[in-house]
Order: sequence, then structure tokens, then C-alpha cells
Amino acid sequence: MSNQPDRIIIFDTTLRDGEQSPGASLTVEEKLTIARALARLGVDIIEAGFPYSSPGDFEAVQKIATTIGTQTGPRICGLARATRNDIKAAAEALKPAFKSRIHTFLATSDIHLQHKLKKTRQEVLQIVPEMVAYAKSFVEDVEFSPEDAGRSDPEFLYQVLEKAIAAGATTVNIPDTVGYTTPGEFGALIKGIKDNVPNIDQAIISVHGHDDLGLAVANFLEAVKNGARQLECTINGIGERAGNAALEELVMALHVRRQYFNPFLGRPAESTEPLTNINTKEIYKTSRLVSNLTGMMVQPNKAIVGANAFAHESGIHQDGVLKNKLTYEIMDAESIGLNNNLIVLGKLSGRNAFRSRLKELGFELSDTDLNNAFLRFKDVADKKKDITDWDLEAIVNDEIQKAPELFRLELVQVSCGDHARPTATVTLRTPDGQELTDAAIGTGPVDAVYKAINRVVNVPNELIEFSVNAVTAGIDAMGEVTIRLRHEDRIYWGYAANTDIIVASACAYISALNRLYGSIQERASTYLPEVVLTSQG
Ligand SMILES: CC(=O)SCCNC(=O)CCNC(=O)[C@H](O)C(C)(C)COP(=O)(O)OP(=O)(O)OC[C@H]1O[C@@H](n2cnc3c(N)ncnc32)[C@H](O)[C@@H]1OP(=O)(O)O
Ligand SMILES: CC(C)C(=O)C(=O)O
Repeated sequence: MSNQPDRIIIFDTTLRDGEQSPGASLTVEEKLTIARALARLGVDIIEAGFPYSSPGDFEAVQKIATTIGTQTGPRICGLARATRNDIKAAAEALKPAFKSRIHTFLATSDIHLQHKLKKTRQEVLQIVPEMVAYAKSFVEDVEFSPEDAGRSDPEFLYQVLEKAIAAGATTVNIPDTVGYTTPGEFGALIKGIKDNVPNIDQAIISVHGHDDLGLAVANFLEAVKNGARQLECTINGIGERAGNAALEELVMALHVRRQYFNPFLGRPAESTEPLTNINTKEIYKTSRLVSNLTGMMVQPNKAIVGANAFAHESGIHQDGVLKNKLTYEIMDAESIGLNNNLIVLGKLSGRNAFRSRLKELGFELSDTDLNNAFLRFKDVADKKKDITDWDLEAIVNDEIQKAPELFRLELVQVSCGDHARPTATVTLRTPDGQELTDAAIGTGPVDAVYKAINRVVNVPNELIEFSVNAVTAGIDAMGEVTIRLRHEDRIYWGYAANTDIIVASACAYISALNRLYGSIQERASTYLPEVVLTSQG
């Protein structure tokens, strides 16, 4: 294998490192939905999970390997520590895939060796080739990562990489695990590897990086200039701590500035050949899907996929754009699949048009789910003149992607105003079918509603994020509410959409509480948590 493929390989790790974002855990079905979207987007490799880490992750990788890892689909990869059990589990989960890869890793920085692994450099030089060879006994395609490469001694790194390649690694991935390096340093690290690892031509150089200093994408672009040919990234840049390098930013930088990057790949500068296999028109949809399913909102000013990325607010800019878009736009909104004319369905539309539009948006629903979503769509269409794609996403998320319904909102009523103390009354149906009502006073109507709900569902929690977003413009806009709450060391999210913002707030809170409550029950099926139903029936 040459380390000079004619395109940059896009390795998506949304389902593995992306899922390491606090509170972003996904069900197997949600992972499959995202994997389908990634395949449509055209990623070369999907890192589908860490099979040894849990039965759920094993099942997700196996299902993705079976359904998405077809002859024409992307390569499916599973992560494994440098241990036989991890590697065996990855191999087993990946078996159904037509093209598979085992990705094994072991840290090489002195900090990690001394404090975490408690191993010597000598031991690492012995374990790495052994484990790469073990992975190779199951699959042809093996990736090895020296974790925390960004803070490792380069001379030691060269030795480890040489051994990994000699043992059969076809890709060597260089992680800046803690997002510590700067672009100049990271580029020099990749150049050093190219110049000093004797067998480097037998492997692809890949990069993986975190955004702790906001430098991940810049580091990767510098790595490309110095010989990296695989980029490990996630949709919307989600991932551990500050996240990973964002796929959409990397791909669009390579797309918009291809004439700048072409010579680094040995092409004539003027070549218009794409630098990646990504179908850029799928970017926006995929970003929305991942945001909706993980509950990780995209900040409005986020590059490429933020709500403001193509919006022009100030007069001088608007004037320029009206005269010629090129004055203030370096790329076309349509190139990422952002269609300004989003009004597609109305209250007279039928199920077939509804199903087909949802499919285009990345949602493939069972007949029952489709039916529920369709009824909800008709209900919203009666209240709201124009139904846009954003409304449709909100409806589907609200109806279909909800947490198991343990507690259900039966009634919410608020009284507030500039001369009233905000007071809320709620009635909830409990998991065992009782209807409980309670009331509370708060600092505002939402606070009062949350206090009243807390009086019924007596699970201690701390609200750490509350965000309201108007799905579309206009007085009749649907409002979507996303919240995050913490219970002990875990974070749970909830989402709801409604034309009434108080109802959306109440439902989002209950959806997060249902996740929390379900997880407590799952973790301790024999232990009854201290969830005491206190209110009057
Ligand atoms: C940089 C990254 O993002 S790596 C991926 C991180 N992702 C995750 O950790 C998510 C999934 N993780 C898990 O579910 C769990 O951590 C498991 C199942 C993998 C392991 O669980 P446990 O056996 O309970 O171990 P625990 O998580 O407490 O500690 C990790 C152990 O793995 C060891 N370890 C860490 N990395 C490696 C490695 N690459 N190869 C071999 N061993 C490793 C640690 O030294 C520690 O060993 P010790 O128990 O002998 O001290
Ligand atoms: C497993 C490796 C590649 C990783 O996630 C990291 O170092 O951040």
C-alpha cells in the first residue's frame, strides 16, 4: 500500500469518539440511522464503536457491519485496546462487513506510560507488534494509533511505528489526544515520521486530533501538507471534551481551497478533481441528523453548518451580496445541501410525500413510527401555515426519537405576568399508571413548571443547560427546547418541540428525566432507586 492515495481518506469517528461527548449516548437504532447517513455522505471508513466496551456497542458495530458494510458501502472499523480480548471482540463484531478494519491503540507518551499504563517503553515496543499481528490474524486492514503521540518523544514514536508497520499495520494514525500541539508542530511531527520511519511507505499516515485549543482542523490541514492522507473526524466536531476535528470544516476547506492543497498531493494546482470522496451536498442534512440524535446543538456561528454560516446581517454585506454573492461568500450554501426554498409539504400532503421527504432528510421510519409522525405533522399543519424541513425534523425528533415514556405529561398550566408570581400546575402519568398533580411557584414560568415536575418525579438533578430555538421564522414558529441535566456523574439530555414553548419546555424536561429514570432502573434492576412519588393522586 502506498501512503500517497490520490484522495484524502475520510475516516468518520462520530459513532465512536463522537459518542464520547458527555451526554451524547446513542441507541443501536440511532447509530444505524447515523451510519446510513454517513454512507450517503460518502465517508470512506466508519469507526462504528468500541465493541469490547459494552454489549450495546458490540451489537451496534455488528449491525452496522451487516447492514452498511456491504460490498459498495464504506469500510467498517472497530476500536480495541492493545489486548487480546478487545481485539477478539472487535474481530467478532466486524465479521459481517465486506470491508473491515481493526483499530488498536496504545499510548506512547511518558505521562501515559508512567501514570496510566504503568509500562516501560520497552514493554510498549514488545506489545505493539504482538497486538498488531494478532489483529492481522483476523483482518487484512489494521490501524495502529500511538495514543498521545502529540506529547510523545518523536524518536520513540518512530521506533513504535516502525514495529507496528513491520507487524502488518496498514494505517498508522497519529493522535493529538489532548489537543496540545500547534499547526506548525503537528505538521513537523508528520514530516518527521515520513522522514524517519524506514518502512513508512508501506502504510497510510492518518491523523486524529482534539479541539482543546481550537486548533484541530488547522493541525490536520498542516498534516495534509506534510503527508497525512487519512483524516479522522466527526460530524459537527463532537467528541471527547472539546471535541474532534470537524468533518464538514475539513472537507469544505479541502474543497474550497483545493487549488492551494492540490500541489501537496502531487496534482497540478489548477486541477478541479475533488480531494475527498465526500458528497458535500449531504453535509448539512447529516449535521442536522447528528445534532438531533445526540442532543448536541450546533452553535449558530459554527463554520459551515451553523445557522448563521450563510446569513448576512449588516447593510454593507447585504448590499454586496445582492450585487454579487462572491463579495461576501466563499462557498455556495447549496454546495453543502442547504436549500433556501425549504417549503415542501402542507396540510393537504399525504403519507407518501411525507415518507419520501423524511427519507431525503435521513429518517427511515417503521410504519408505526411513520404513522405517529404523520398524525403529529397534520396536527402541526393545522396550526401553522408553512411546514418546512426544520419543522419536519422537529416533529420526527419529538415523536420518534424520544426517550422511553416512563413519565408522561398529561397537563401543564401556567399563570404569569408582570404582576403575578409565576405558578405552574402539572399532571404526570407515572410509570405504574397513576396520575399525579402538583403545583409550584418559580422565578419564571419554566422554572415553576420544572419545580412542579420535580415535586412529582423526586429524582435529584441539576439543570446544566436549557436552550430554546425557534425552528423557523414567524410568530407561528415551532419552538424546540433542548436541555441537559446532571444526576451524580452522568449527563442526560431531553428534547421536545411544540408550537407552545412552555409545553415544549415541560416535555423536554420529562424526556431527560425519563432517560435518567430508565438508566437508574437499568443500572440497578435489583436495587430500587430513591425515586419516591410524593404528590397527591
Ligand atoms: C483516547 C481514547 O479516546 S481511547 C477510547 C476511550 N473510550 C472509552 O474508554 C470508552 C469505553 N470504555 C469502557 O467502557 C471501559 O473503559 C473499558 C470496558 C474499555 C475498560 O473498563 P475497565 O476494565 O473497567 O477498565 P477502566 O476503564 O477502569 O481502566 C482502563 C484500563 O485499560 C488500560 N488501558 C488503557 N488503554 C489501554 C490500551 N490502549 N491498551 C491496553 N490497556 C489499556 C488502563 O491502563 C486500565 O488498566 P488497569 O485496569 O489495569 O489499570
Ligand atoms: C484511540 C485514539 C485514536 C483516540 O481516540 C485519541 O487518541 O484521542
